[in-house]
Amino acid sequence: MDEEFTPLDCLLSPGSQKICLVILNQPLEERFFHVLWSKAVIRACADGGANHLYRLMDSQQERFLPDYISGDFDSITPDVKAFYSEKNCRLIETADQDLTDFTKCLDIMVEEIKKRQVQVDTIVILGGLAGRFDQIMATVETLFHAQKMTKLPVVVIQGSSLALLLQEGRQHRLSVNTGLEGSWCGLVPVGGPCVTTTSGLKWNLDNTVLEFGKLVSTSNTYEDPGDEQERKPVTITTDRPLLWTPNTASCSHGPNSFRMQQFQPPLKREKQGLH
Ligand SMILES: Cc1ncc(C[n+]2csc(CCOP(=O)(O)OP(=O)(O)O)c2C)c(N)n1
Ligand SMILES: O=c1ccn([C@@H]2O[C@H](COP(=O)(O)O)[C@@H](O)[C@H]2O)c(=O)[nH]1
Repeated sequence: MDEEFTPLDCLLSPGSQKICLVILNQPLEERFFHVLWSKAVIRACADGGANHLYRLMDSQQERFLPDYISGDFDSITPDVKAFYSEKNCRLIETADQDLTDFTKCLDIMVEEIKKRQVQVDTIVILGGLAGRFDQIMATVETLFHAQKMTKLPVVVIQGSSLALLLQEGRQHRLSVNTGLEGSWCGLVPVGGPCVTTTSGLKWNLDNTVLEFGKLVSTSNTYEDPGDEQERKPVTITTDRPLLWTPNTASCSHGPNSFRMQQFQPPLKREKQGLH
């Protein structure tokens, strides 16, 4: 049995994983941003991702400078590009039009991790799971490239969705009791049929073939969906890469809920009298 991995640990403050962060060209939400940014040892934007970082930071852009911005630069606006260039952020032009800016940005990130010899547990991607459907599919395709680039897990997060491509040929043991997991999860055989065995789910699989047009495990849930802190790990064995997609709990408990306080940046917390 392989080591246990907690996909949502990256969203915990402090959590136990060391992460690197890539921001894609999708609306950035404050909800998870500050926890991820403050933990990340290397931070990058793929092209128009820089526009979203700039916009979210409002008047505090100087405090949130990415290590590099890469892409074909058809989306970053001239003023945003000029701002980060003046602040000495590296701008790396990757003109290749056969690979997405995400794939190229991830490739640079993997090289950067090696070059700096930093210890990293997870590469976290913000964006990529909403907006244009061709881009969503491209996000999933990048996860296949990622498996050739690095052994590190690449976790994509946007809104209440998360995507992690599980490698073939080993048993995965996923911890799902951070309290941030929502109720739902799915196993999607994105690259072709997957012979799959699971435990810890309501609808488990026993050497079952998952395949488009045959059976795909969506709207699945955990064995004991009620008690989120007590959930047993989910184990998954697959003979081909298989997409694990749990949803994250929404923050629908109001602005003063424990969860919302955890994710608010310090300034907002102070304004609200929260400590
Ligand atoms: C068969 C094929 N189809 C489509 C393309 C075009 N293409 C694939 S990846 C890519 C770059 C996309 O860049 P990205 O910045 O990630 O997305 P954008 O928002 O610019 O569409 C392009 C143009 C191609 N090179 N080959
Ligand atoms: O609708 C979209 C558009 C883009 N992305 C992701 O962001 C990067 C960078 O995009 P640019 O348009 O080049 O700025 C792109 O490679 C996609 O991964 C997206 O997810 N959805």
